[in-house]
Amino acid sequence: MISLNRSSFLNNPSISGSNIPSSSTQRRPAASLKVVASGSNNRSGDRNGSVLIESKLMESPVVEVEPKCSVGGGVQDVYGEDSATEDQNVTPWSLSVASGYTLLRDPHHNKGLAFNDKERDAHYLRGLLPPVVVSQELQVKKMMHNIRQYQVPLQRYMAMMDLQERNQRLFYKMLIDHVEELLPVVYTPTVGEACQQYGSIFMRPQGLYISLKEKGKILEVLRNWPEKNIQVIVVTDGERILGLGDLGCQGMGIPVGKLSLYTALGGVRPSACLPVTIDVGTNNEELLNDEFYIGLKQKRATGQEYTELIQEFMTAVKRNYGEKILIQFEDFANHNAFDLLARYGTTHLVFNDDIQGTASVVLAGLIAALKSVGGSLSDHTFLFLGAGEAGTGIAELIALEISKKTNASVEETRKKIWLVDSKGLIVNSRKESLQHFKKPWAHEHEPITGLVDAINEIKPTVLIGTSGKGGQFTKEVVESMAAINEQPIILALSNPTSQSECTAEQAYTWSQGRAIFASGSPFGPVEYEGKVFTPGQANNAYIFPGFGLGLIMSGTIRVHDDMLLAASEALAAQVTEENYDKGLIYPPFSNIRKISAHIAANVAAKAYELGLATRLPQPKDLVKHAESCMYSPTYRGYR
Ligand SMILES: NC(=O)C1=CN([C@@H]2O[C@H](COP(=O)(O)OP(=O)(O)OC[C@H]3O[C@@H](n4cnc5c(N)ncnc54)[C@H](OP(=O)(O)O)[C@@H]3O)[C@@H](O)[C@H]2O)C=CC1
Ligand SMILES: CC(=O)C(=O)O
Ligand SMILES: [Mg+2]
Repeated sequence: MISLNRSSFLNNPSISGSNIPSSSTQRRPAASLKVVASGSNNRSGDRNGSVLIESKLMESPVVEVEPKCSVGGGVQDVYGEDSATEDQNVTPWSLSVASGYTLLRDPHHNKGLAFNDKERDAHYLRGLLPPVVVSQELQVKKMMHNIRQYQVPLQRYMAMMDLQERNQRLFYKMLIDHVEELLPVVYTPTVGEACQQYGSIFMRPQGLYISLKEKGKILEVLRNWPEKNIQVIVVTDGERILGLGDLGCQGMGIPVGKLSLYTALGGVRPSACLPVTIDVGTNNEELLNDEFYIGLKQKRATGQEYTELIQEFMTAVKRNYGEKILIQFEDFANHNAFDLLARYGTTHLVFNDDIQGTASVVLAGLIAALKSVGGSLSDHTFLFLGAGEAGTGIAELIALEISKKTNASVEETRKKIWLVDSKGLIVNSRKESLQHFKKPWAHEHEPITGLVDAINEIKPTVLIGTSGKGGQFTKEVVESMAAINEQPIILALSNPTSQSECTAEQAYTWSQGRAIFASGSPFGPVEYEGKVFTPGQANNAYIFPGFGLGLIMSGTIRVHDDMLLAASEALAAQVTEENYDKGLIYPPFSNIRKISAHIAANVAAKAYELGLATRLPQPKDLVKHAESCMYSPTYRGYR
């Protein structure tokens, strides 16, 4: 069997065989020449791109190519490179003697040593693998052993990315089976470091890059992606990557990481996920001066140029994938994020993870925390450090929830929520100069600049850090919270770990073990005066995978705030007595698939109730339906 691998045919419009170079005329058995191609030549809708082209070749009994002249040593080679003169371009053929070789290099189908003997015979793998046949479970065990040998987190990240590129099912099986251990590797905090180092660690491109160079051609670019049935896109423009600022094109690590969670945590199949980075330049001088930087070396495009590129992208996405494609905006800077959400919220199925996903996860944690601290949400007073996407997004959802529960207007319920930005407490006297998303939070009060002063004045029961600046919850801050609350709720949401407003140890120690604490990036258990405290992780990763699954499985066409509330309720309901006893306000990630199914079911139920779901009839048991929709990474047997 002869197999020409997929790279061979990229950009080669003549695929019928007449253009295939060879050193000699070749006769082949009609059923044995397999050509695998992808990219712009294949519009068949087949995922691996082979079927259409293969069948075309099958129609032609013989592939005949005349040898031409040879250059560079006179060796006639099957790839045709030597038969071209030096000034002629060559097609990057890759020819191998067994289809099995291609199979082993196809991450979607590769099973490595888990191919059984029958499959090895049927798929021309004999001799390409050592003789042992192992189970997927043993492969997971071995890979976990290997990963644990790396002491440096970035090496673990690279090993996982390498696995994802080699054997997708094994990657997801590992991630699902060892989610608590591997989440910090493929996601925060390590993904932050990976983005910072992306230029140096970059080996193979992941995801789709759409830069200003692609203006006018975005639809074509989308069609270059080998998968056709995309259901969810996570897109960033790299301007606010975690709390690390503008990382430009290197932000690609974020959509890639988020989408691997869509699959592992939410069960959306990997081939339906498309990571996208929009590259409009970067204002990060270090990157602009870095010879290894992979993005456009220019200052960020703004204004009309930026808006037009995004508009073209949004139009192309809907045209290519239809009305029900979910577009998740991720890590845009706030001066674009709110506008994009408002602009496309009525025309597309869009969701901003930083504004909406974070709001939903925090509200869930607060609802759960009420079990320990007592009272209802409306009895509490909230103070935020950071008034951007995450801060105002959370604040708005809390206000909405209280409004729904108390029948008070949102304008009224906002009054117990206070925000501090880099200039101090947001108060009426600053209103004129505030960005639009901060204005609703400008309450009547004297200006206050220091956080401790704000705490002593406002007397919050809940303190939430969304500043993107590490170490802002100082000893004095935590002690002030502990002085006015028996059980202060302290959430340090900023990512990655280096940007966390305080550590778990600091929160527990400085509050003498009384704080209810959770953080955006994970911290290990802390022992304080003989008691072990397990901090929870308040991260939107709890929400977006299940939320997205709920939208997809119900064919929902628009996101509604009530769906965010539904997701919060579902998540809060998953916190058990055992979790509460440990001081947790979130269930452990080890149960995340079950949690995601409940979130998906609640979100879908709300979508049906609001008339926004299009998959009819509504399944009777939405939780079971969600579970049955989930992708399983277990290997499939091959005929
Ligand atoms: N745990 C989770 O699930 C999530 C965590 N995050 C994290 O939250 C952080 C913020 O994200 P996001 O809201 O999108 O970012 P934004 O840039 O939109 O907002 C940051 C806010 O913090 C304020 N700020 C910055 N420095 C200080 C300071 N020293 N004191 C007081 N306020 C300050 C800014 O003030 P000003 O407006 O004056 O500049 C701004 O209001 C990031 O680290 C991100 O990783 C985000 C989403 C989800
Ligand atoms: C978690 C997340 O989305 C962020 O830190 O931006
Ligand atoms: Mg984010």
